[in-house]
Amino acid sequence: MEVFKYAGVGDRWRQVEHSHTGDRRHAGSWFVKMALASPCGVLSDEDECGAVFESTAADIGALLRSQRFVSPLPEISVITPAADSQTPTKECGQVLSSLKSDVSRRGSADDGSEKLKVFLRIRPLTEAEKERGEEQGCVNVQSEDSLLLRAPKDSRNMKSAERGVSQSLHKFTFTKIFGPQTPQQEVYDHTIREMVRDVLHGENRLLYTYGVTNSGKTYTIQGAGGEAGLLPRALVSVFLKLSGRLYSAMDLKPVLSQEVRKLDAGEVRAEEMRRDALLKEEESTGGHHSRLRAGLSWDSGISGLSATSHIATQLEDSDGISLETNGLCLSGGEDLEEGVQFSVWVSFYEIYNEFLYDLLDAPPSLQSRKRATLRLSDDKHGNPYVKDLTWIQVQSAEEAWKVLKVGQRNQSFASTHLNHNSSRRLSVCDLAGSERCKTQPNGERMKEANNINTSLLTLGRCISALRHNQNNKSRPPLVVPFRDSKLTRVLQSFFCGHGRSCMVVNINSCASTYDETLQALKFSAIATQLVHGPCSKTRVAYILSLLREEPAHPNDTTLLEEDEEESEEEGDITMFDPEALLKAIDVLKREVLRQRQEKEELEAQVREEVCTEMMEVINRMQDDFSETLESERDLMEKRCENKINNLKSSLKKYYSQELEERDDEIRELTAALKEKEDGNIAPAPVFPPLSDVNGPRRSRRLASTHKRDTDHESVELIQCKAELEQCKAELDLKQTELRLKTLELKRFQENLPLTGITGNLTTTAERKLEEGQRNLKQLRMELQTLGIKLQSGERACCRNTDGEKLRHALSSADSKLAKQDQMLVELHTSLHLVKAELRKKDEMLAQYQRTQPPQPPMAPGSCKKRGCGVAVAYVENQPPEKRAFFRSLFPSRTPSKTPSRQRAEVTTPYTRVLRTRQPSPPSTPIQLRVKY
Ligand SMILES: Nc1ncnc2c1ncn2[C@@H]1O[C@H](COP(=O)(O)OP(=O)(O)OP(=O)(O)O)[C@@H](O)[C@H]1O
Repeated sequence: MEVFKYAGVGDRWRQVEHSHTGDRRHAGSWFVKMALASPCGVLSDEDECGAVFESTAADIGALLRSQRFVSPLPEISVITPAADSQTPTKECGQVLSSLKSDVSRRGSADDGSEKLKVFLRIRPLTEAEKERGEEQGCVNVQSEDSLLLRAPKDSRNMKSAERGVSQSLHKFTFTKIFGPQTPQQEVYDHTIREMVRDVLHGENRLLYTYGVTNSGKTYTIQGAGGEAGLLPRALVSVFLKLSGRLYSAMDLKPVLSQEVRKLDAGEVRAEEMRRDALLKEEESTGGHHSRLRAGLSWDSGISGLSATSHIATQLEDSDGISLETNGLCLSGGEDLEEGVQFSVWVSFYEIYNEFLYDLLDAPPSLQSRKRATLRLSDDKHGNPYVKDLTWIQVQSAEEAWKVLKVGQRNQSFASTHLNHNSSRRLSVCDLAGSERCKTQPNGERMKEANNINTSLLTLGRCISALRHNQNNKSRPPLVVPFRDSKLTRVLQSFFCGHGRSCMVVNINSCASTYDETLQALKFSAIATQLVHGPCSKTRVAYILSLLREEPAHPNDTTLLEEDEEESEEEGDITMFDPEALLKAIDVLKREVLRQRQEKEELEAQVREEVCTEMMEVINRMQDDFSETLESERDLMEKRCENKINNLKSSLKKYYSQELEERDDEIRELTAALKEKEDGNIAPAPVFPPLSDVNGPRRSRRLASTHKRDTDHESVELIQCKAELEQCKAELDLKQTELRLKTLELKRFQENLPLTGITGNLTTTAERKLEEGQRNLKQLRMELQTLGIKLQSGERACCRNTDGEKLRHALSSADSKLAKQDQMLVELHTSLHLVKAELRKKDEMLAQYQRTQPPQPPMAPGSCKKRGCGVAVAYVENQPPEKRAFFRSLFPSRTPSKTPSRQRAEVTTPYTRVLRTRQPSPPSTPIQLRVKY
């Protein structure tokens, strides 16, 4: 049996208060645990199956949710707006009736799991509280399991309800509600009585109280004013039940979480000394107040006497707790396992500011030595236990109570472990009241209050997480934050299938603490939704179940038959002979293999499912990605097209504007130039007025800039014009010269036969051609120079002169020159051919002259005729275009000349050529400023 007190601020505060009034009482959190041990010292089959008191309440939250009332926390305890605003009573009645039916329906699940029991106890108001006007009807019991809270007018809840943030009416449903006048015995009967029985049958049970400070938690657990609470009643009940079954030796001690160790003689002696010292201490200090009064008989466990139906045992202590044992007799020990004895050990510890203190190992002087703290450890199964905790074996309820009193005197509260061979446990936890931090007078109290609230909050979070995991089994489970506080770690095993728990919610009906009470009830409403997990089977029970499930192995038949009589809970491993155990081992091995195979298959299946799902996800992602890519591409294309179009239109606009401007400029400049030329005066150029907003921008700009250079540019323009004229004249001259030369060449060709001396003629013609070529070359160079000058002149004139026209003229002159050049080359080639022909003819002539007798000299006419014939023949031998070429070379002016004159000229062709080679007029350097 284990009892601990979760110390709170309220305890200390009330201790001070009570010391003034002389009514010193304790409040806080108690945790009682029981363990049973068999005398053989071997673990029984139930050593892993603890006994826990669990609180269970009606599932109001789930019910409200099922009726689609609101969500999260409010849905648990807050009445819906509709119910609140319209006809509260009627609505509430409907809610209640549905809640009731649901509660009764859901009290125990089909799968054997049981809902957490949550009881509510309302303490009566004191006279002082009534005088203060605390009774405002805010707590209304509507039936034995439903409660209606009405927010008093000064409460925060009412204020927020007035703002429309929350509701002012709240309805809760519990497993059972104990009103202010409910006696302790009735509370005991409905709460812990069954639990004590379960503990003695090998279960773990936990009972804990929860509520605001000064709500009656300690009163419920411990009792006061002669009314024994649940704990002393449970103690008496246990010992009544175990009468005649107590194991008097002290050599079996609880260790770790649920184990039992056999002590040697020395250790037993030490344990005895410790217990004697504690009991002596209790007797020397307050023991005279704590006495046991037995009417007929009281089975202390030592005498081995059984309790009878006439027991009238009374336990009184300094708090005036008086315990009538009449209603505590469970039913005798017949239903307990035959031949099993029980050893009861108690321990008592306190959790204070997140530290654990052993209250049965108090320092000699509380003032002189700091109390040692205890550590929480886990056993190999992961169950937490308080390491190095003091355990005291007790043989009676009186001894147990004395031990608890010693612990209480060690300032706070404690826990008592009753150890049995099988380590079944009953735990009673008296939690500290939830505190309002702002009411705490100093820093130390504030720290305590914070720690208490943190622990209770963690408890709430654990319960919430457990509820979530139970309600959402398909989803990944939430981590239950048991390790976030010492309190929840201690309680952990009771929430994890190693037992059951029961919660008693204590409230008072004071209006001043209404808001805190509401919070406590909301918290309890979460707890009501918890379902106990199936109890974990004991090792032996598990083995037995396996053996029963093995019909395929005939060898196990004997074992199965043997076990048929035994229940799982009652199975004891020592009952089997070695042969049966070996068989069991074989069965277990097969079971291990089977489970391993099952798990492997499951893993493979899970992997396959995961792979399929992943592939689906990947495919979906791929499709999505392709779609996105496609749309992105379209978008980009559209954007690019738009950009290009924009660019095009802006370029078009820009260049058209630019062209317009230039045209305007040219027009303006031309007009200005013309004006200058006409007037030969240099007035200011006529630009459009600056004020003319319709005029081109560039013109306005130019007007402003050109105004400054007007005179200078006028001079330049005149010069430029003169130079251009000169260039034109020069070009004409050159062209004339070229024409003359061409003509001379023609004449020369025509006169060739007349010379009679072909060798000299060709040589002369060749020389003349070369000379003509040189002249043309020089002419071209001069023209090029002229063009360059013209270009620079145009540039200098800022494109405002007739440079364009000049350039065109020059380029056409260039092309003409190039054509003439080409013609000369062709002429040169023709001359070479003529020369070759003439040489041939000369040779033939010479040969003919050698063979023929000498003839009289030929008349000039005949000579001319022959020469003409040669010339014609030559022309006829040329390709058709060449004939055209020659026609162009010999212009039609020649026929106008008389043959005699031609002849006269032709007779001196060389001199004519020389005459035409007049030195070309020196090309004076021209300063042109042409701007392109
Ligand atoms: N059902 C009841 N009948 C009569 N008196 C009661 C009852 N419940 C509580 N009281 C009295 O109310 C006072 C406060 O109760 P108690 O000390 O148990 O509160 P608590 O919840 O334990 O406070 P804390 O959280 O501070 O420990 C005590 O004087 C107690 O005797």
